[in-house]
Amino acid sequence: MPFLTPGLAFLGRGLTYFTVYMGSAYYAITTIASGHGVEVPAWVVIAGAIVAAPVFGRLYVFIRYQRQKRRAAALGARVFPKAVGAWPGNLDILKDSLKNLEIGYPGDGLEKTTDIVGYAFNLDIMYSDLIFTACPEHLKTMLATDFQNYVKGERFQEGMGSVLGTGVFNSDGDMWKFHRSITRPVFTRDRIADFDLFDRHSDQVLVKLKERLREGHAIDFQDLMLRFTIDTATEFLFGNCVHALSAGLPYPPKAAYVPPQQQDPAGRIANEFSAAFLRSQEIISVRERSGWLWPLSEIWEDKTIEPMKVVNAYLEPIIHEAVERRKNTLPNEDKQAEKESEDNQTLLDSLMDATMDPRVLRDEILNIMIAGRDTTAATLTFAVYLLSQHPIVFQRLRSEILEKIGPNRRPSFEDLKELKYLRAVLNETLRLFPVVPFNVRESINEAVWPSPDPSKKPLYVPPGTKTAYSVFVMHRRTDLWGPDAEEYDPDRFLDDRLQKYLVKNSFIFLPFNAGPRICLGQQFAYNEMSFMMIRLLQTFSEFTLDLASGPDEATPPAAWGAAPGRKATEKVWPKMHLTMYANGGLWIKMKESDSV
Ligand code: HEM
Repeated sequence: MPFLTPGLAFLGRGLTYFTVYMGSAYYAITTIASGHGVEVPAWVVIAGAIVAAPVFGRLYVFIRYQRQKRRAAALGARVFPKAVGAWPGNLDILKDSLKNLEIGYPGDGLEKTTDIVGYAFNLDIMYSDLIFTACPEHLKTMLATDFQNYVKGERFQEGMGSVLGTGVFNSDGDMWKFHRSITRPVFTRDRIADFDLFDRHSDQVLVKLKERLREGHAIDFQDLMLRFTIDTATEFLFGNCVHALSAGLPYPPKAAYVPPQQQDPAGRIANEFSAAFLRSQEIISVRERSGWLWPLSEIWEDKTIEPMKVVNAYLEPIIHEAVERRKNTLPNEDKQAEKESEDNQTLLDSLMDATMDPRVLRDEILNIMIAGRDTTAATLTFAVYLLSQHPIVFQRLRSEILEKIGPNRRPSFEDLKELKYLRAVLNETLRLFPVVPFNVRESINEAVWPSPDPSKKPLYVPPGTKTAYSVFVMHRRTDLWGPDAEEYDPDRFLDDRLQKYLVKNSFIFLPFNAGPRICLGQQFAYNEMSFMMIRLLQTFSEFTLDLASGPDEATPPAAWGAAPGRKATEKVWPKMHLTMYANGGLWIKMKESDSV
């Protein structure tokens, strides 16, 4: 029923259940009463049934819990400890979680429960099981060893569907296999090691950067990286660059003088797309956080419709051009042969070999845009932020680059293997700021997970249960990474801490996920990020954060200063929707190196 808003559809379903319940209650009560020769007025029956509804609800929850305890015991396990909120249905936990999405630091609120029961528990929101874990042994089970038993699930797909459609991030079973089989061949070693692509776009980045910095302004590095990654990703995957880098870069919102910008229409559309894409991802991530009640916040409208109009208008020409290209190649045999050449096949070409359904094409493009644009851009943003705060690391990394590659030479694929410290810097960034910080699966069948506390019984996962996990929380656990887990120190990926922690248990570090659903773009992303970092550090000898240039929301809330741990000292605001990003951007100045 596409004309129904999510809220009205939800209420419609609720009304149907309620009508069936009332009808059954009415029938049961009047039958029993007349069996005893008693006549009960209709209004009494109806009032009684309404009053009894919450009682039946609680009874159902109680019986379900007892059944889970029995099954757990039969399997030699125990049920998950529950988060205990102050309000019925743990509504206060839900409220805090939504508030934290707006003004909190990632993971805020969870510590109230982790401090008491550890890193695996049942959040039990609105009497619905929601298991949360930040334990490597559970992630290993879900993502790898018992992969078949954990899907994204229908509830997840319903909330995400109006944005992600049935693309690779939002599908299970055959549809997921289809997307994965089409996407994987694009990432051959030869293709991801072709650095011409990175070279052309990073040159453009450096030109833009220098131009703006020479005007004396700070730049929003995150915005620049989003343009860089979308241009490279669209060219690599669709054979059609969207030229986001050609559009004018934003000036600092508080700049005293801003020259009149001659923004071309393509640039304006690219900027509108960025804003709408961000908004649509925010909406679906609020849905995911809100649990099964989310449709109630969208009674009168599907909030994704407006931003998705802008997003779809942006994607339309990419699809159109690809379809036209295909039409022009099909009848001609020579061109057909060319199309079939493996090297020239883009992701869109391969996809169109399998289907010309515009909806499937759109979904794939949109999902891959999130995968290929936001992730790498955010990691580069956090990498540069951290380097700006750690000049010793910056200088050491720069020395490695200048020593192994020199001040101007274009790096090759082979060079990257020599740059061990660069890889450690990227990994340390991905550890502290994994761009997919929270994720979720749903169990198909019941399962038993190892207990994080070996002195206790294993944990029972009921069938059809949402199982959320956070690599963000796991990556900062002191018991897994050592007492300095919250500190930025790339050496932990090189010195004896590597053996002590990571080699012993590789599942403690999962920025790219694991198992059959592991990120397909991992190697492409490392190459792209390494290339960009090398070019940046060849060109610039200093990074300085310039908070005063950014909008107010780029600075973390003052209240964070009183918090324990990293949160208190953070200079940027890591915020999340589906992926993590620097709220308000990363406003920074860079000093050009004398040797350039
Ligand atoms: C730093 C960069 C990146 C990080 C940290 C990252 C991380 C991830 C993670 C955590 C997932 C799993 C999502 C889930 O299961 O819900 C994923 C999936 C995926 N990533 Fe990446 N990614 C990065 C870059 C890229 C790039 C550049 C591309 C492509 C150009 C890409 C393509 C994909 C695809 C296609 C999937 C879906 C895999 C599936 O469900 O089978 N990623 N990525």
